[in-house]
Amino acid sequence: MDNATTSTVQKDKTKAKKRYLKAKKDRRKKRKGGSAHAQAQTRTGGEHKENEDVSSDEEEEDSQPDVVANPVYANHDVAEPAEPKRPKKRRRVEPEVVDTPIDDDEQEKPPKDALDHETALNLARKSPTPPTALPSFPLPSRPDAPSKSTLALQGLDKALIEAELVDPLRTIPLEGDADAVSLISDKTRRRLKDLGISTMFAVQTAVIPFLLGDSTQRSLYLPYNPPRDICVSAPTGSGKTLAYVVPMTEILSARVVIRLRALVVLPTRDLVAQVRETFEAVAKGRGLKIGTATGQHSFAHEQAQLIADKSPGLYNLLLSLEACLTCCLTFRKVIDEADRLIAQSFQDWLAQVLAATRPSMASDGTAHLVDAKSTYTGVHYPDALAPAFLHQLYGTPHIHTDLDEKKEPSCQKLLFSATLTRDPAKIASLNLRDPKYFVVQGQANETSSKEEEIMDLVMEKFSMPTTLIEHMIVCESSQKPLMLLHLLHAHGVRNALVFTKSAESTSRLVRLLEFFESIRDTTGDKDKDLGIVVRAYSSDLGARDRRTILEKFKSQEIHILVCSDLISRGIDISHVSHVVSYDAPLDMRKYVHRVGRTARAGRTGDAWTLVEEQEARYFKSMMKDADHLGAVKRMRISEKDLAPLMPSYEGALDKLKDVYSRSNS
Ligand SMILES: Nc1ncnc2c1ncn2[C@@H]1O[C@H](COP(=O)(O)OP(=O)(O)OP(=O)(O)O)[C@@H](O)[C@H]1O
Repeated sequence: MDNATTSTVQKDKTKAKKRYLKAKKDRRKKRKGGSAHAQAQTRTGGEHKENEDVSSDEEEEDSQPDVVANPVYANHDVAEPAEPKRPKKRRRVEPEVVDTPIDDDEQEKPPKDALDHETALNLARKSPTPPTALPSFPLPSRPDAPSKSTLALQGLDKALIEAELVDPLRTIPLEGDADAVSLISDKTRRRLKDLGISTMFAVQTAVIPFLLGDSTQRSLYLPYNPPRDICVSAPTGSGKTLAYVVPMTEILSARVVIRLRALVVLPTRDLVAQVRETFEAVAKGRGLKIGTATGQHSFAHEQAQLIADKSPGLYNLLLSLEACLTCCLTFRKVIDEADRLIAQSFQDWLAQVLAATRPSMASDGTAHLVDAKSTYTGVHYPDALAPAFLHQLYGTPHIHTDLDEKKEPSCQKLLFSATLTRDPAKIASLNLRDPKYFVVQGQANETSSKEEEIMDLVMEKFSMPTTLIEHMIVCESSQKPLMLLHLLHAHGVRNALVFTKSAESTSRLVRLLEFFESIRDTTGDKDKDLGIVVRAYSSDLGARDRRTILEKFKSQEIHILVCSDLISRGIDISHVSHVVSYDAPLDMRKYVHRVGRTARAGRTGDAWTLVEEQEARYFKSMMKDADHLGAVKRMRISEKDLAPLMPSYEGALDKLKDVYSRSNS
């Protein structure tokens, strides 16, 4: 830019600036003329403040000559950069002005505060006195954080939260008049007494009155008010079997017509036999017919045995169910060892059984109903709109309503387990109706709340029999047989179950123990109570052999039963004093059921777990997760303890090697 151009621009700038300042001064004069008086009335110092602002405006404008000198602004005679300052000034003078939005063309309008003097005065009088200070906000307060258990309980099934907790030490004498026993008929009470039962155990005191208590629970023929289902969690050996056998016997023996009225589903054949025995003992002389279906005979044979009355539901049931079951006489269904059975998807048995207990629905949404001639017809479900009135209408053709339907009983489900599943999906698969939970659980400590107890169940911290003493022995893998021999001999054990991880290791261990015993016999170093009789009990054996062996063990002809987990659930042999986990269980449920074969019905019992060194960390963490590590004490066995057994043991090992090398060659 040359000098001449520069001076012309500067001149223009100066002119524009002058014009702008003059226009601004005029505006200010006008404003002052209209509002000065009102300002003087409302507050002092406003004028001074305003002056300050103005001067600051001016300073600002001076400090921005480029903007002010911009020809665009100069042509419009408007000082745009100064505009945003206006609301600030007005807020202090007139609240009404402050609230007014500023238009783009405000410069053309007469300013609001340029009202005549009288109006301004009136406005000032009406204006509320401005507050001296803004009201202070309440300080933010933080509510107490919810407790850990409250958080953990969130989202849980309501039925679980409302569970009834039962003290495991509660017992009620059979002769008393408490609800738990007064609802049981004299006949059944006499029978129980004959069986040596004089008190009701904790789980029985809770479940029996619930099932026998009111007519709703007893009757399944109340389609609009069916009984509630129940889920029972109680420790091993706490008497869950009688908790359902007694009420079922009471309810079913009142029925005159014999037909399949209840179904008990169990996971193994041995358990089917055991539960059948309990039913037969309790229901003796009551006319109850008890059938079993264990898949041992042909389907037709088992079907013929079970059914006199051929209802469609039964066909479905037998067709589908190859898992073992005990069927006794309408659909009151008991699932014992519920968690295992639910987890087992064998032949989709659960869906099949559930379907068999409901009227079947055709794919078009019609229900197959039975008409008077016992033929099956696909009829649309009536809408059930006051059907009683339809029949009273004179001359109306017959309309099929739900009054014409065959009255189907509802199905009540009773679930029992020492390790009841908390898996919501699995529980949901059972279609439970308004389930009532009973939890028999030892209190962790006296101060533990109901929430904490429920949490224990939810977190699978299963309750153990209070009479159980637990130990673990950490050792090298190769030393396990020797450790077992030491335990058996040093403690004079005669009634024990020894659990291994497979049928194969069961038979190998039995061989070794047998060789050991025979060598001890011949070397003459046996002490007088020796002569341990050991047998294997695993899936390698046929059903008949297993039954014989079990009988011999019960009669103590066999001292030690080396077994796979086949026998770990439900089997009730009262004299089992020791349970040895020769191979440590890999999950807590398995541990609970194994050790639960001893310390039953209030008796004492010992559980020993041999833990290989490399497994020790896992085993301990499993116990810790179940909040049970403190209950399992460590037992140490020294080399010195083992030394006397060594000669016989080495001889037994040699014999075993011989046998296996011969069978492999
Ligand atoms: N009220 C009672 N009085 C005396 N003994 C009882 C009583 N109730 C049950 N028993 C006995 O207690 C033992 C254990 O009962 P049961 O087999 O029903 O236990 P459980 O809770 O089903 O155990 P598990 O979970 O291991 O199957 C059985 O021998 C049974 O006869």
